Amino acid sequence: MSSTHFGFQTVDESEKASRVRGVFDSVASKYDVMNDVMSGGLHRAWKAYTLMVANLKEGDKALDIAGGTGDLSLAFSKKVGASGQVVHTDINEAMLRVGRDRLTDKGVILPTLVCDAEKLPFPDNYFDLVSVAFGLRNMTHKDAALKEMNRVLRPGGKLLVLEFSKVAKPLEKVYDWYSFKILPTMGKMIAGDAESYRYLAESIRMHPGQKELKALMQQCGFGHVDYHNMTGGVCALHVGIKC
Ligand SMILES: C[S@@+](CC[C@H](N)C(=O)[O-])C[C@H]1O[C@@H](n2cnc3c(N)ncnc32)[C@H](O)[C@@H]1O
Repeated sequence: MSSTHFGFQTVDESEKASRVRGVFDSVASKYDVMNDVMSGGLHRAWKAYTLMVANLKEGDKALDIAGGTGDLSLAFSKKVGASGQVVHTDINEAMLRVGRDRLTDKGVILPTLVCDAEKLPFPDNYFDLVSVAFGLRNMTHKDAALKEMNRVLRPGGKLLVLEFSKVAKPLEKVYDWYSFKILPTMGKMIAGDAESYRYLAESIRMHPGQKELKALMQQCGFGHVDYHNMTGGVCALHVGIKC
């Protein structure tokens, strides 16, 4: 049996998805408020930049993978208009339900689908844009998921991977202190769950850095890959074009 990592722990591959599900079942109802508090609202700027790079037009078809509470789906839907299509997906029902309710409250109704990024239920060459924001890190087989994202994109289509990444050297100490001391405390106070936010900090350290992720995307079939660091590398946006 193969093993993988769940944060700093080594677990059997078959266990990881259910451990990740436990994290997002636990934090779903407080996910949005925690995002604002722990990033000081910065996640909104990272997503706004992602939307700008997406450069969606009326009539485009976009797939939001690991879409969770729906920030990107909502923003995409405003760009593609009534003639376009945005599909809001996630493996976790609790996260999707919060997202779907939020979007409905804003008068936006999208196809919302529970699905695993490693086995996408969509045809080949279909979407103009695929996004995955803060989701890839949690996937057991990142290569399988990236290959699926490549498959469902049309030739010339764009994959956007927004993810925590490797911070610049001068920020490392303060970032570690914030991640391992402050984040779990905030998680405990606001979401009643320190462990899930400890997992967040650990999973970020285990995720490939900017250059490694770029190489992985190239191995998974993306012809042109580039990345843009944000906030000193706390976060990076990788852009992959399907040949
Ligand atoms: C940190 S949340 C990100 C939510 C949203 N994209 C955002 O940026 O706010 C990560 C999401 O990845 C989802 N996820 C984890 N593994 C997945 C998989 N294999 N396929 C699809 N979604 C997955 C989780 O259920 C969770 O909702």
